[in-house]
Amino acid sequence: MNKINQDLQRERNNCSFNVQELTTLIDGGLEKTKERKYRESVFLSKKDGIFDGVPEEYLSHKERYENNIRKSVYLFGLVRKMQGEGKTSITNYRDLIGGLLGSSVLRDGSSLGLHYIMFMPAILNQGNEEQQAKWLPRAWNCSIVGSFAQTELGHGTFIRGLETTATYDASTREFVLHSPTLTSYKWWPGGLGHTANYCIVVAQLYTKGVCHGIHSFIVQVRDEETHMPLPGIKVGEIGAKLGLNAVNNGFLGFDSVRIPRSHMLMKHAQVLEDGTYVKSRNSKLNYGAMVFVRVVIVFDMVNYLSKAVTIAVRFSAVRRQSQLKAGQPECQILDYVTQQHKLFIGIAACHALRITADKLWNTFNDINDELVGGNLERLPELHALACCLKAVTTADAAAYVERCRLACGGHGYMMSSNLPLTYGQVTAACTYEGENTVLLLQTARFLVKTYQQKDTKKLTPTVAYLKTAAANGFCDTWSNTVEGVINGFQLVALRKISHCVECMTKRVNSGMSFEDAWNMTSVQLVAAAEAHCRVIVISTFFEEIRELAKTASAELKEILYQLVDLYSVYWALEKLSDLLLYTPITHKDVEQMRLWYEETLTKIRPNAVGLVDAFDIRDDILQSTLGSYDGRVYERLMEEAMKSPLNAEPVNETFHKYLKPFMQGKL
Ligand SMILES: CCCCCCCCCCCCCC(=O)SCCNC(=O)CCNC(=O)[C@H](O)C(C)(C)COP(=O)(O)OP(=O)(O)OC[C@H]1O[C@@H](n2cnc3c(N)ncnc32)[C@H](O)[C@@H]1OP(=O)(O)O
Ligand SMILES: Cc1cc2nc3c(=O)[nH]c(=O)nc-3n(C[C@H](O)[C@H](O)[C@H](O)COP(=O)(O)OP(=O)(O)OC[C@H]3O[C@@H](n4cnc5c(N)ncnc54)[C@H](O)[C@@H]3O)c2cc1C
Repeated sequence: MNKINQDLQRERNNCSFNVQELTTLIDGGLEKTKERKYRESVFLSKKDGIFDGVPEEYLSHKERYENNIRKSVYLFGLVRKMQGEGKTSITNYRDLIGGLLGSSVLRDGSSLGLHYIMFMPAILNQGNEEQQAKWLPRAWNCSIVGSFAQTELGHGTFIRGLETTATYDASTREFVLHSPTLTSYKWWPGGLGHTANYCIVVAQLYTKGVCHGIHSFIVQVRDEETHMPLPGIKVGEIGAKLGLNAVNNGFLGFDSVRIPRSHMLMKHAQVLEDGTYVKSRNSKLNYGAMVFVRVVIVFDMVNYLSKAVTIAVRFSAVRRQSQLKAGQPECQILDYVTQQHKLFIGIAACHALRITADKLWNTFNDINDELVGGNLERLPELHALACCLKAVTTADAAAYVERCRLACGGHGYMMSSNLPLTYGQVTAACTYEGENTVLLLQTARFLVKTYQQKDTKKLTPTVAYLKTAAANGFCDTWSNTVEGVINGFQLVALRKISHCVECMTKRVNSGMSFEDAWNMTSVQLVAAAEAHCRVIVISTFFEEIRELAKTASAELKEILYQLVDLYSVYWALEKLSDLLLYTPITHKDVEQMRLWYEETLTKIRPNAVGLVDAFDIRDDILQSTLGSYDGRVYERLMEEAMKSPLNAEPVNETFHKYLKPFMQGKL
């Protein structure tokens, strides 16, 4: 074990609470901590298998893919072994695939990820029993590898506009898949380029000359033995991207490719042998896999963010720069309140978002059970909730990760800090699985409908506040407390929604179509959906911490409440203009709120390192020169620099070839 940096050690000595107690709370109990550590030890035991001598960033695009396949096969081989031993519950599985592998070990993603995250969930969600029995065992043990091909060159968001066709031919009992235009080529599916041999294809279903909208089909794209593309299939990789460069996102076109009738996923809608179409109970049931992934993404973002704040906080404790007071030694940059402002919200957000994600996960499972039983009543609520939480979590995580990077100054710009790659992973999530603005507009649609029905219908739990906040006397004086902030945000969300409805009504009454009125009002609608989401996150965080605090030690309880305070007051200050517009907050309240914020930062400061230590992220998962447990920042930066292939020789050949002749005026 390396010697621990003295500043870091002092921070740890001064921490006021038991770090292990918080780790256990984060994991959800001692048993869970043990399970996590067991998973990590299994996956990280054979280091030679997954860590590189030369850092991945020095490899070519092709080498990077090949290296990732090598590592993925090793890691997913371990997953398969665990499945065999029955050591993977659905939650374990989520933490394993998304958390440990997705956001931790495989820093640049994996081209096998989609197989687990979308291919199998889509079959589970949309395949009937027979289809599940046929495909899932092969998929589980990876004897086939799948992708999820929905997005096309021309359409990602508007899936009703997809152009790929699947036309039923009753004479052969087959579907004919075809890409009629360039824009109908599938574009983006993870692992589709050179890894997957099967994929779920989303296409417009035609039978008996009628289009029935988009449906999902299992399509073999490559030969199982030779891996060559099958006849009529044009498949390849889409090229280099901002991040996730190992994911092997692909393109795919069909030239009248025939697949058996049984390859249409038929849990919800069916095509009978004679071509008769049997409708689903609700066409949106086909979108179930997307809802599942949106929920998983929220957890994933918390993992990325926990890594980023761990790196930036430890670095800020080690880094000394400038003097706070003349004549004194240079101070730890963590002592600057501006630095605390950059970083502590990220720590608080990890807790707030993880707790909200847990709740969303439970809601997803409850509502899914109801769906299986034929009750579709809460599907719109689940969709609205998953949309806004996915959008707000990914956007916040991307902003906080970038703040962490900036908070590390120049060193944060180094690939070896792992902050650039982390940002690349997180910002992608703002777009994939539903572009964030579009998702917030989906939530807004639900909120507007709910608002219009609030006096005639019983409201579901997540929107019940739209009624209570509308009552006379609600929040008629401001209170600088967490409850006060929650009430304030409820009022903001309610008033924003009601204002949107008023604006749209006026516009429609003055002759505008509803669609144009919606579009004209959409900036406000997005803001209303975000405000609703803030209500959900802050109130869930507060309520759950109140519960958790009941069994926590006094020291931990104190720090948990500080985090809730910080999260609430930070967001209240961020959204001050809304509060000033829609609540009775006064100038004086705002001044006091600023003091409250600054005092909370000061209270958290001595425990900052303890708080990130409690995330308990191993060095070999952090993979950062700046964030390791021992704080050997400068030594590691130098050690990593020495791994640059350019440093393998003292003089590069280009000196003699180009530079010298150029310097001597000969070129
Ligand atoms: C090791 C590796 C680990 C990897 C870790 C993880 C990495 C993850 C990797 C991930 C890689 C990324 C992988 C990928 O990226 S896969 C591709 C993902 N693509 C998308 O997410 C596309 C986004 N677009 C859509 O979802 C839909 O088209 C939207 C929603 C925009 C509109 O749709 P549409 O135009 O059809 O509908 P409408 O607007 O007419 O609305 C009609 C009604 O339907 C309701 N409605 C709509 N949707 C749903 C729903 N879902 N459940 C229940 N209800 C729903 C809606 O509220 C409305 O209700 P009402 O108002 O009429 O009552
Ligand atoms: C890293 C990555 C991995 C991906 N993996 C997969 C995969 O495995 N499988 C797959 O099928 N797809 C995948 N995708 C595709 C992804 O799901 C789409 O990119 C995403 O749904 C957004 O669609 P789009 O690209 O068409 O954006 P667009 O919809 O064209 O968005 C462009 C702009 O238009 C705006 N806009 C569009 N529609 C509206 C509207 N109705 N109202 C207001 N504004 C609107 C958006 O807000 C945005 O600002 C992946 C994408 C990325 C980046």
